[in-house]
Amino acid sequence: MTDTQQDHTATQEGVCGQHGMKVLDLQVGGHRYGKNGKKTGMLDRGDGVVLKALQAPPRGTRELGLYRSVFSPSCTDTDLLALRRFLPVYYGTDTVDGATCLVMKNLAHDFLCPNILDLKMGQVTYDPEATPEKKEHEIVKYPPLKHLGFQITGMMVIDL
Ligand SMILES: Nc1ncnc2c1ncn2[C@@H]1O[C@H](COP(=O)(O)OP(=O)(O)OP(=O)(O)O)[C@@H](O)[C@H]1O
Ligand SMILES: O=P(O)(O)O[C@@H]1[C@H](O)[C@H](O)[C@@H](OP(=O)(O)O)[C@H](OP(=O)(O)O)[C@H]1O
Repeated sequence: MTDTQQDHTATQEGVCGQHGMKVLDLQVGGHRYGKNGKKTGMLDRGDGVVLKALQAPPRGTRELGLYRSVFSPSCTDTDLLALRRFLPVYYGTDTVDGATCLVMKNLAHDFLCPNILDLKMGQVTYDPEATPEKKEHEIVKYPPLKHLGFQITGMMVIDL
């Protein structure tokens, strides 16, 4: 996969022409593709691969930069190499409906009943350059974060 692939289309109903792209249904948190008309969030290619439509800069570009660095064949940074096994395998980028997407392994694909946790690590959940409104929005959402250092944003447990 390269960084310049053909343009696919997807809708919230799950249409994507010949590629069968759908909005990821097993998503427990984060940006939902198509919500409020926005093209950010997770798409399911249906073959064990998901696409994450990037957020606007700087957040999306920063995330893309991290995946590119960690999975670069020429990466020699020991910290990044150590991180590699904790991230979904990154295959490159693709374009869906004009939005740049990370292409990566669907971590739930090999499981019949996956239990999924979405956890934010750290004492703040906003960027240094976030607006005062964004900072306030995030702080009031879960004040104990400042002391706990983590926040559960969503989870799914299947009780068999
Ligand atoms: N590689 C993956 N395989 C399977 N599911 C995934 C994968 N990446 C993300 N998800 C699902 O999508 C959700 C959102 O992912 P993620 O937290 O990366 O998105 P986000 O929109 O950046 O969220 P936030 O803005 O809260 O950080 C996760 O909670 C998980 O359910
Ligand atoms: O769960 P909610 O209440 O919908 O709140 C959203 C959630 O906290 C997302 O994680 C966050 O994205 P980031 O983690 O990328 O900041 C998003 O910020 P945004 O609206 O600024 O994108 C919030 O709106």
